[in-house]
Amino acid sequence: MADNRYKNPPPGPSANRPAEGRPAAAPRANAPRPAAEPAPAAAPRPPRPAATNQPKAAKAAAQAQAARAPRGPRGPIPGVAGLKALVRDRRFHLFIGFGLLLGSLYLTIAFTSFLFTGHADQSVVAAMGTIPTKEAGQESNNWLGLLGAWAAQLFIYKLFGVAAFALIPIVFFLGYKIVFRTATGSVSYVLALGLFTMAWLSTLLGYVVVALGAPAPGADPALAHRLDFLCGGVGFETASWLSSLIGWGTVLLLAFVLISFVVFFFNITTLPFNFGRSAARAEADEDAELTAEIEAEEAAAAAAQARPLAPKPTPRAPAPLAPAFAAEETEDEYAAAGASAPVEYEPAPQPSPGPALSVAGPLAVAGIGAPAVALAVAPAVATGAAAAAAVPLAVASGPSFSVEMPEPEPEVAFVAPGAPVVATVPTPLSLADLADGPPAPSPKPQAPSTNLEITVPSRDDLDPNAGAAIAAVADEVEDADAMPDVNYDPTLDLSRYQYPTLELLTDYGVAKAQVTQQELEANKDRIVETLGHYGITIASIKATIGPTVTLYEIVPEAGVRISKIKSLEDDIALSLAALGIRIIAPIPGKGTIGIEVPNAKKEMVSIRSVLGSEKFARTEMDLPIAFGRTITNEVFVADLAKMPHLLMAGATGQGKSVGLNVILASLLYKRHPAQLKFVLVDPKKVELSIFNKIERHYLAKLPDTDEPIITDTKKVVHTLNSLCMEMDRRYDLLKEAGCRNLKEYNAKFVLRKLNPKKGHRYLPFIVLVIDELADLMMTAGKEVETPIARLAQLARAIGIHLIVATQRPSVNVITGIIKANFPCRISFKVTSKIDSRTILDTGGADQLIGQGDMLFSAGSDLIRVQCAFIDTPEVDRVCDFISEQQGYSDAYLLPEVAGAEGDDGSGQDAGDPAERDTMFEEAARCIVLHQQGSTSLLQRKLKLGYNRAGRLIDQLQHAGIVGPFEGSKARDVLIPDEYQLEQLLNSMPK
Ligand SMILES: Nc1ncnc2c1ncn2[C@@H]1O[C@H](COP(=O)(O)OP(=O)(O)OP(=O)(O)O)[C@@H](O)[C@H]1O
Repeated sequence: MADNRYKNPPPGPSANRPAEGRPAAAPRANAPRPAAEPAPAAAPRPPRPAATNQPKAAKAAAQAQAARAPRGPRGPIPGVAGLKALVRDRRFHLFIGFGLLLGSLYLTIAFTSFLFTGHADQSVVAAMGTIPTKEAGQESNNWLGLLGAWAAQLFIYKLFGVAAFALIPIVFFLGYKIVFRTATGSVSYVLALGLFTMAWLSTLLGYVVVALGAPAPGADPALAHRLDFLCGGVGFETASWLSSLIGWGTVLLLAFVLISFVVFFFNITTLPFNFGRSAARAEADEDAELTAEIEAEEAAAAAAQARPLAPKPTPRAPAPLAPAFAAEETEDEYAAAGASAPVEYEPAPQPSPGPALSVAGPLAVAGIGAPAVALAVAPAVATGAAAAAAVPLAVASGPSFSVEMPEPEPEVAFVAPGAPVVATVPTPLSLADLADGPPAPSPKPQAPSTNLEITVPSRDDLDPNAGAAIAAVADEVEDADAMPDVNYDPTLDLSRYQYPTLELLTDYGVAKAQVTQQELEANKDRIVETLGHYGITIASIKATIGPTVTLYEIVPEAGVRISKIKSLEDDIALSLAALGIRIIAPIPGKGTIGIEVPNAKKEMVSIRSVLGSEKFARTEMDLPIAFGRTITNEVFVADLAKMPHLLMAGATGQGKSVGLNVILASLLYKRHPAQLKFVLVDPKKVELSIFNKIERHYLAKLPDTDEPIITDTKKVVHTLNSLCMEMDRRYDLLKEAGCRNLKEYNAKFVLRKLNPKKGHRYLPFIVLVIDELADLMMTAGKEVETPIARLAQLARAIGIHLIVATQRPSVNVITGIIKANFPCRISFKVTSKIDSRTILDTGGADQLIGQGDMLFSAGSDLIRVQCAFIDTPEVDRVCDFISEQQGYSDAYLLPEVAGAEGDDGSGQDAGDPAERDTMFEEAARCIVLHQQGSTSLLQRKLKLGYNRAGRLIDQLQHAGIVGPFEGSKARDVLIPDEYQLEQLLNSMPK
């Protein structure tokens, strides 16, 4: 019977097979990990000295010194210590490593030989121990003698069958890794793959053998018997058991096990095929997947909150637009037209997120190749606080070392003596990896972990007794809230986000010069003639053709007064029979006089041509806006972050709304949703509603509001106040981080030098767009003017930028205080010179010809630009493209302001006892105790979210515990001590 093949061996050469199924105790294979002996279970952390004001490094040095003091001269350490020294000895590693390499060769030969000689050697192996070894050896047929026969029989015949060949690469890999200290390949991965292969394959083959010998028609027990070496004892017994249990279901089970292993081991989440999935079904599946992903991300975020030292996933480069030049012909045509060549966008490749890292904490590596010491810090306690006990676990001797680690995987730091910790490298770290020496440094060296810097004074500290130094490192780690040095990537939440492509924009063909030679000549003659009438003679004249106007640059003869030419503006316009003549006398920096004459046939500047320009694609600006083309046909790009706010005016129908869409589109093409948020205010209700779709990607709104685009005046007031709060909080954060502006702050946050536990977060730019200020000023007056002015004054450094448009640039709309804070202004055509002066402080905007013809003023410069044209369907397509991708679960939420939910705007809620936060009293005590009225203090101390802490501060203000908002300063605390606070709290209505 096949079932009891191993219990009752058939007579014949194989009759000497051991009577029982398996040998009692198979000798253990060579231990591949020399350092994997049981770790000292709970090596106590050396007592820490009482906290002092000493700097950390000095503390570390002192502790190290203290640790060194009692030690005597170095000498052989008896017993366990001696054994440990041996285990850490590189020579011992080489000994083991080469042993394993040769062992793998030995097994290869022995196993191969077994395929030919195994049957004959069975009796010899069985007789081992009963007959003299020499005699048995002479009998053995294996190419590697009696030992070869025994090893092959053990692994192939008794254990795994031919699947035992999978053992060879494992042994080889371990040997290779130990000898060459290679960082490639994880031991646990190779072990898992090898062991699975052996178990699974032997079971499968076992099933084949069982099936061949089964009592069924056509079954051949003799054949089964001849093939039984294929599956080995393990495979045979397992398959026999399964076969009796589930019959041929064994095959299905094995297939299922294989699929499961492949899915988990190779982390497969998508299938290469998609059989007949309907589009609706596919969409539903994707939705489900996205939901699951979002949930997983949220869970991960929650976990990260609970355990701040946990490493972040692999860094990913930010995904800027990668330009790829369009076909050469197009480039040439552009060159001919004097324009910049267009570039095609390819969304930058979005690497798929790597497998989750398994290391339990920060790992710092230094001194690779130099004498190094391994410092192990036990895992952070469950609360997530880094109250880790430092465990002196290892000593380095020479450039190599091994360490013994307690389970679970500890947080590890490697430092070189005399050198600071230079980097942290999160690596899936296993005991076996550590046994192979320090992990290789990260291929991309990350920013030095300055918070972790510590100097180990000398080699003496490389002793197990150097616990003090290790404790100091642990302190550093804890105090600095050191994090793994993978940079934070704000875009990781939407890592698959694709930037909109140029294909979404209409291609109006390549720009062509519309002005004919005759037109140029005729205009030139008329200019010369007109000036001649007034006795002005010209030395030379030159024309530059722009998209809307042509600039004639005149060099007058010596002695002609410039003011005279300027005063002839209207006369020249009359003689040229053209509207929109503008005289620039002189052209700044050129010493010539410019006369801009509108072209008879105007050229439309498509948004596609400007966003596709090389200048825009390559710009390094923070918030680049490609407005259009200048008079010299150059693409005009300006940085909103530098402006830092923009005032736009223009009579109705002159191109303001198109201009706003161009601004928004430019930013959408350049910034990731994680980096930029818009607050859109649209009193006209229809102009910006098209951007509703990108709510979950790019819009910011007040909590508990449905519509992200604000159309209601009261909501506008709340939103502006909320932005002021956001500004206040950002200033608090910047102050705490010691940064002067948003860029520095975010850079620090990305380098993980700021602790999210202390309220720090990545701060996206916020761009507030108000489409019609006149309307708001009429209905809300000061209520909007004050916060706009405050934001304009202060928000520059913290990344809040304002774009305010109005069609009535009168002084009661653009008041002095607003104007003073908007140095950057744009004017489309306005109806009067006065309006032009109001907006630009000079005339000229009244001379524009409309349809996107605009003047851009930044301080003293005035640049004439033909604004690019973007049509509503184009904006629609761009928004659709964005909204169809995975977004955040909600819009970016601005801080809640008192009275924002109720529409009265009176702020009554803050004082309503029923509405008072349950943590009100606790927050009040915290503020009074620390005498610091800041939101971030509450966030940190009470572990509150951003919005809740803000709400609490408002309630505290209402209760008279803290003073009013004071810009970048923390609020005053009005209650001097806890006693008075308790009295106040008792007297408050409950
Ligand atoms: N840059 C441009 N290039 C070509 N045509 C333009 C451009 N900008 C605007 N136009 C034309 O002018 C028309 C009006 O533009 P737009 O709607 O932007 O004006 P507006 O100033 O916002 O007017 P309103 O204040 O009444 O909303 C557009 O429909 C378009 O035909």
